[in-house]
Amino acid sequence: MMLESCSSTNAFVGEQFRADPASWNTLDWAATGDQTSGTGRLGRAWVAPTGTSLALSVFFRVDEPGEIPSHEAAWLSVLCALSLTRTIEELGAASDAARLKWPNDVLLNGKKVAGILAQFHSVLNPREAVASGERETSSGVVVGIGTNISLTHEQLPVRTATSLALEGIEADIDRVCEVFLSHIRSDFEKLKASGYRTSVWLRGAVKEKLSSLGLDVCAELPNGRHVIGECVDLDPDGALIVETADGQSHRISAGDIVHLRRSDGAYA
Ligand SMILES: Nc1ncnc2c1ncn2[C@@H]1O[C@H](COP(=O)(O)OP(=O)(O)OP(=O)(O)O)[C@@H](O)[C@H]1O
Ligand SMILES: O=C(O)CCCC[C@@H]1SC[C@@H]2NC(=O)N[C@@H]21
Repeated sequence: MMLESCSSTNAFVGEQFRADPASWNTLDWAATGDQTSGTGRLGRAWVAPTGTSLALSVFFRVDEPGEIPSHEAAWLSVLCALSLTRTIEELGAASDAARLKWPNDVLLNGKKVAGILAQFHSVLNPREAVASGERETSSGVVVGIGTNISLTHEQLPVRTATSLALEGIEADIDRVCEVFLSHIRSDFEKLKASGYRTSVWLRGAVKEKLSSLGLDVCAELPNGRHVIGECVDLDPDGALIVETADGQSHRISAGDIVHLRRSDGAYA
């Protein structure tokens, strides 16, 4: 559903799911062009003036028959990022102008055009429902995507960000939403048809769009450590493999990363 205004579409969907878990199905969504208190990764704020960006949250049920298992759920934000790159291409970007910046951003011409935040929810079902055969808990993942649509340089919070308009792509909020939803529906369907085996096509499709593969990167970890080396692969669990100069391979999982940059400081 498209909302007039909302504090955070991720919080909205999460709250609605927690209040009535049975009423939320995979690929249900909420969006707005006026998000007043958006959140980003690691508790950062996500900001955009009214009417300049699309805040969209898509819901996925997990761990139920026919639904994605929770051990594969980390791929959902990558799947949405992939669908967004396809969306941006359909809206007119040159092929390969839109790239995935692991683990959760989409870059357009090397600048951040969208950020993605996935949140996991698990709720206990009412006792009466469990007595009549319902599962004890219902779980789901909310993937929130903030896409900068018409922000100007002055409106963008950082110089490393951009908007579709600044890159020459004219599309309104409803159109971006509609095109994205059609891509995520078909991309999710492919993942589902593969039995949620991400190795069948998703990992390969993501690797093709990944901005950091083959680059020298600097990964900042929560303990302040830095891993500096060449980004050589995306492993079957979706972690990045960085090879340091001493020939050692380091596995960096999405939950661990504070910043991932190129060794020269630019976006990787
Ligand atoms: N509309 C927006 N577009 C881009 N970034 C935004 C926007 N609103 C808030 N931000 C925030 O601005 C900051 C961008 O900073 P920066 O690019 O340094 O970090 P990042 O996107 O987390 O990338 P990295 O993890 O590589 O540092 C992030 O905290 C991001 O969440
Ligand atoms: O780059 C990041 O740190 C992730 C930003 C995620 C922002 C989106 S906008 C829609 C959804 N609602 C939120 O409050 N956050 C996400």
